[in-house]
Amino acid sequence: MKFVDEANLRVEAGDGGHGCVSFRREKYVPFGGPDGGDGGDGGSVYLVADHNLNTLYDYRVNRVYKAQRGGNGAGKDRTGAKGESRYLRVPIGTLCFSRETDELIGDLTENEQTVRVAQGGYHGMGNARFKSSTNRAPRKTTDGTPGEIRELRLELKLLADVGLVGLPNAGKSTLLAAVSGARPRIADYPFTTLTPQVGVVGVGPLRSFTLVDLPGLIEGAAEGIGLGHRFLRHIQRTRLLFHIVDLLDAEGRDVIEQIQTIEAELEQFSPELASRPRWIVLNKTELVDAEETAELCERVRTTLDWQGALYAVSAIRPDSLNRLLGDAMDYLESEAAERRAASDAEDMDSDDDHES
Ligand SMILES: Nc1nc2c(ncn2[C@@H]2O[C@H](COP(=O)(O)OP(=O)(O)OP(=O)(O)O)[C@@H](O)[C@H]2O)c(=O)[nH]1
Repeated sequence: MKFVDEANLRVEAGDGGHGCVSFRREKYVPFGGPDGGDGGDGGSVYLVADHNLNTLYDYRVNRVYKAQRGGNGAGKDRTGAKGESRYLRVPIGTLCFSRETDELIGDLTENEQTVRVAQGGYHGMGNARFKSSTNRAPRKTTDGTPGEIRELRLELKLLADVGLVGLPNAGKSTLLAAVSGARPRIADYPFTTLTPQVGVVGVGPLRSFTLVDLPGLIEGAAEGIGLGHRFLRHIQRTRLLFHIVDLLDAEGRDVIEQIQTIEAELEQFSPELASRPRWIVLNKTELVDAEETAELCERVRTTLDWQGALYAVSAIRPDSLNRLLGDAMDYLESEAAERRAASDAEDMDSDDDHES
């Protein structure tokens, strides 16, 4: 199905059902009391995150989603039926905004997380409710309130632990396919990846992380040239980037020049993204001898003053990827532990504030 990462839609919750005017009619009881029942509540509209989805395509096709109205009350104290709510399933990583105010209504980051986006109307009351010692035959009822109607914008920002960036043809799809169950299209011409792909990388028993591959970035991508810029948002929520570099670029670009191109694109798109932890991964090492690879690594370190992590791999030789993946897993686990410790410390600080 087509990858769609933005959609506008309208959601309409159901109105509440009205209260009913009715009086008891029984044989031999001339003045039966009021027995008009309440209406039912209107159904609400919810978004539900679903890990089996990866596109907002459906919301481009269908743009209006309504929940059911509550039933009206009836005689003999019968309450109207509740309107059925509507549950709209969206991929994990979907953000929901109001189109009227731009307010963020929900950020669905976990499977089955549910956010109400339009509240159903409240039921009206039947005349049986208004009986009192002074008025034994009230004709008063109330109407149900209208269901909420909202114009929404959905934006999908895929959630993955690690993002792959690099020039077209660097070998990102090959790497993703080699380490995960994802089956991206691979070919030796640029831009075979047209949409982001997410794969799960298993590192030993019970340890795994997710990896997202974007279409290749080219110079000017951050300004809207080529395809890459449209997809940069999908690495905004990753925790670590692998910058994949082709050792033997088909266009004859030097490794340093290739790295600088991507670094400049990231910086221009978002300084925040450019400051994200980033590991340089030189790919296709089996095409050159070990000495040449070592020399290239040295040049990256000295020419670019690169202090960060640097790997040399061959995406078509899975064994060569083990160290990279193991290190990434360790990094993600310790970063998560640090984050937990920091947020625990913050919680304790705020508890102290309460006590003082
Ligand atoms: N020899 C060799 N070829 C590789 C290696 N990794 C990828 N390739 C080849 O390089 C070409 C491009 O690989 P892809 O994985 O499609 O590159 P990509 O970075 O995903 O490219 P885009 O989809 O354009 O972003 C393909 O012909 C791959 O077979 C490698 O480690 N060694």
